[in-house]
Amino acid sequence: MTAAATGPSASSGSVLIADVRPYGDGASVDVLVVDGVITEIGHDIAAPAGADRIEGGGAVLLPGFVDLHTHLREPGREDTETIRTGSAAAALGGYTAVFAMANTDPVADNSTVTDNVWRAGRDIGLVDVHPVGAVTVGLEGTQLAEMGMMAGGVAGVRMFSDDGKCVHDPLIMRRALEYAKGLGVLIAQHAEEPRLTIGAIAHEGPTAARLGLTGWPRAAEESIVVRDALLARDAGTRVHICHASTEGTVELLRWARGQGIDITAEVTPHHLLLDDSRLTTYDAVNKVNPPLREERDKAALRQALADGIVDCVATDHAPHAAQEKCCEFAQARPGMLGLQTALSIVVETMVTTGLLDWRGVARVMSERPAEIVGLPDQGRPIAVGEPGNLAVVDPDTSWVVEADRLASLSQNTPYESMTLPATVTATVLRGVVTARDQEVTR
Ligand SMILES: NC(=O)N[C@@H](CC(=O)O)C(=O)O
Ligand SMILES: [Zn+2]
Ligand SMILES: [Zn+2]
Repeated sequence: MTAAATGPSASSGSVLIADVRPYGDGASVDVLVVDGVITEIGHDIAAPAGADRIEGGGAVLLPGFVDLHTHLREPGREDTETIRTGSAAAALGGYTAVFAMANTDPVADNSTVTDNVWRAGRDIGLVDVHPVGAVTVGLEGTQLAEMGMMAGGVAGVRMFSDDGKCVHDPLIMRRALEYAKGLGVLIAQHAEEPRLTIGAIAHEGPTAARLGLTGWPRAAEESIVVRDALLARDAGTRVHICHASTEGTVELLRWARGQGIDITAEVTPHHLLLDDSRLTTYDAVNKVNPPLREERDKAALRQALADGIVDCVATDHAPHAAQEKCCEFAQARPGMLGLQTALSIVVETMVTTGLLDWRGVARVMSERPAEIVGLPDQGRPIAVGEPGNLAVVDPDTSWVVEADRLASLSQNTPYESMTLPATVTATVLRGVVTARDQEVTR
């Protein structure tokens, strides 16, 4: 196995996680991780000398979460997030692996950038940071980036995306899919037909019309989803859809799957919880791409996630500086924080509503994302012999979101002052405790 296949961080540790319920099922057990691997699950396990210890208190034990869509802003915008602060937010949110998007400055369109991001993540050691490579040079949509060089580098890049922008030229997208097939890597598409979103800042519908905001139609997303499904079909390869946001996208995914097309999709926590009724304040904290949609889109996305038509949850954690958010709605940057609130939003929208049980949460937050991108050591069963990448979740607590207490350098959370259910009380990466009681350990 390559270094990347076993995760960026070389270090592994030993920890006894006492009194937890794997997947929330049955009675409490103890789980022992030795040198990064689960060696024993049972009752009254004695911790070996030197092992760390976590008191679970009957909490739910899940495989560590995997985020296919994070913006860490380094290199280039270290005033808004760094690999260190973003890694801390990830660990505190229960994540053991994150995929850092390529829309940095400079763009991650070459192996110098992707390898540097990977090394920085490994040295920090709070979460496996997997850089996403750009599909096209400079995210400009005209010339394919050196995907092979990035895949072959120390980072072993396995996912490529121009996220922030759509690979809108169908011929470029077709070639990207063909190259990706040869390399065995994944293309993730930010589905937005740019001719349909010129000047668009809010979901096209009655709310935007009333507020005087230029609308972003559902068709801008859906036309690219269906086009790329057809391109993936013809290339005989897979395409992944970033931040699915409409009822129509759900229908198209269902149709494509029915045709045997290899297409996967993610949904963000904010598209599961929020809708465009939030825009009446004109507070740009609610501005995001794709925009917050309507009640029926939210309902369709929740059902699709429960049914597996939408595969997984991805945060699209998108930090922005105060001056980029506290300004006129049209001028503000799109995007919102997500890493530290994701689990709670999934509990609020999917678990308390009865749409998912804890096994389902493990599936959409950990197992499916790891499978989609082909990470061998994440999203694994909680069983002896498996890697000790784990999240401990207290389902019976609630907490109030306060932006200035989040680990991110930026504060653009739409959930400020909201009371959310469930807390991540500890996160374990290859047996090393990375977060405990809302603090990172390194
Ligand atoms: N989601 C957003 O609104 N913004 C993202 C880019 C993106 O995910 O499209 C960002 O980089 O800020
Ligand atoms: Zn995007
Ligand atoms: Zn994004």
